[in-house]
Amino acid sequence: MTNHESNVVGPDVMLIALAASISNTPLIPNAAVLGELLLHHHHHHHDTSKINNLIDSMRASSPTRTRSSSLANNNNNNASDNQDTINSWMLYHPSALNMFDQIVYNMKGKKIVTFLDYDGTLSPIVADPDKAFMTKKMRGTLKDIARHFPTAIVTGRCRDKVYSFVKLAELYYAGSHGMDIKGPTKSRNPNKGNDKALLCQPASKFLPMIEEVYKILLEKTKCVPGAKVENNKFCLSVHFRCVDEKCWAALAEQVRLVLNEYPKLKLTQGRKVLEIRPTIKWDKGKALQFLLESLGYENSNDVFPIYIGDDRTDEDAFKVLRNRGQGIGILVSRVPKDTEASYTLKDPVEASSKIFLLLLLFNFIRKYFLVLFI
Ligand SMILES: O=P(O)(O)OC[C@H]1O[C@H](O[C@H]2O[C@H](CO)[C@@H](O)[C@H](O)[C@H]2O)[C@H](O)[C@@H](O)[C@@H]1O
Repeated sequence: MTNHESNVVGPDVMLIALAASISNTPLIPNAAVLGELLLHHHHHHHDTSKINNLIDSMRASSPTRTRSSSLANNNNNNASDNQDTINSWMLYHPSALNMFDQIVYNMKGKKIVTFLDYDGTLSPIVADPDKAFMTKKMRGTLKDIARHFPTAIVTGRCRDKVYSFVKLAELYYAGSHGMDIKGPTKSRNPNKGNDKALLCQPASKFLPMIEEVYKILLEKTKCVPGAKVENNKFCLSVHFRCVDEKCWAALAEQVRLVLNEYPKLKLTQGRKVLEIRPTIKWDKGKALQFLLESLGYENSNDVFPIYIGDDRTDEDAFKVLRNRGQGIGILVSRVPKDTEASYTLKDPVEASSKIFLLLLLFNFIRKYFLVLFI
């Protein structure tokens, strides 16, 4: 609890005690009623501080705001401070493209497995979540990659929805922030078996609750122009990209109030989106671990997982790779962010397709010039 919160709680507690001590006095409400009123007052304060924290976090997680405000400033000092910050961040998280030699060196002799987030990584961020299409070029590159390495899409989206964008049956899909994992429905390699039977849904008992909250949120957010609630099956997204900043507080309040009634659900945040999910200990990192185990790499030193993502939720996966001391995490971002990823890429689509091409080249060299690598 923060000092701020404890300041709020203190006086309320004292007043409740006072109410109890005067309960026998006529002409004033009894202690139970007074206590109830004060508790309501306390909850209201508590809610207000929770909502304020949420609004602050919605503002802070808006990189375009940071960029545009620093540009609007048009102040040379600020611009050079900004550049210094970017440079020192890049020192710790260099571009994956510039570090390609080192990455290839570390991959030497290992089995590559690729994990890719969808929005902001394979497709550019757009205003309408239903129109976040992937380019044909990206689909072609993904297809090539999947031919050579096991490849998984790990996303906050509903698994079926992301499949309708990617349309490649030879991939693994981990939807709902990894809470809905399914193996390929088409073999990557006709000579090998596949993981058709693979299915993992650790949050299935939350399905009715998520459905219920989805309906409530649809209703409650109607009054906020531009707000959009997306049903991602085992989790929900409340989008505020198209909501005027003046209405963010109203939206945050609606969402917070609904969630107060559902303590088994938690609220996290992505890019201009509030994400509601079950409080189970499962995330994109757990999904990555599960998939590596399913592929037989549980205790293997032979594997080199590559995870590319742009969002806060991808940090759980970057952390797993760091802890395993295996493979690499690549963050797609143009602005400095706190990250566990080792490398960065600036551009969602083009840069990632470049790194894929380099991977393919690496695979080609490994196949035909094996001597150089082993
Ligand atoms: O894990 P991800 O694949 O990155 O999914 C996270 C959220 O992605 C989608 O929202 C984001 O992309 C939208 C389309 O570009 C954009 O309009 C929105 O502002 C972004 O937050 C998806 O719609 C959400 O459900 C996911 O939670």
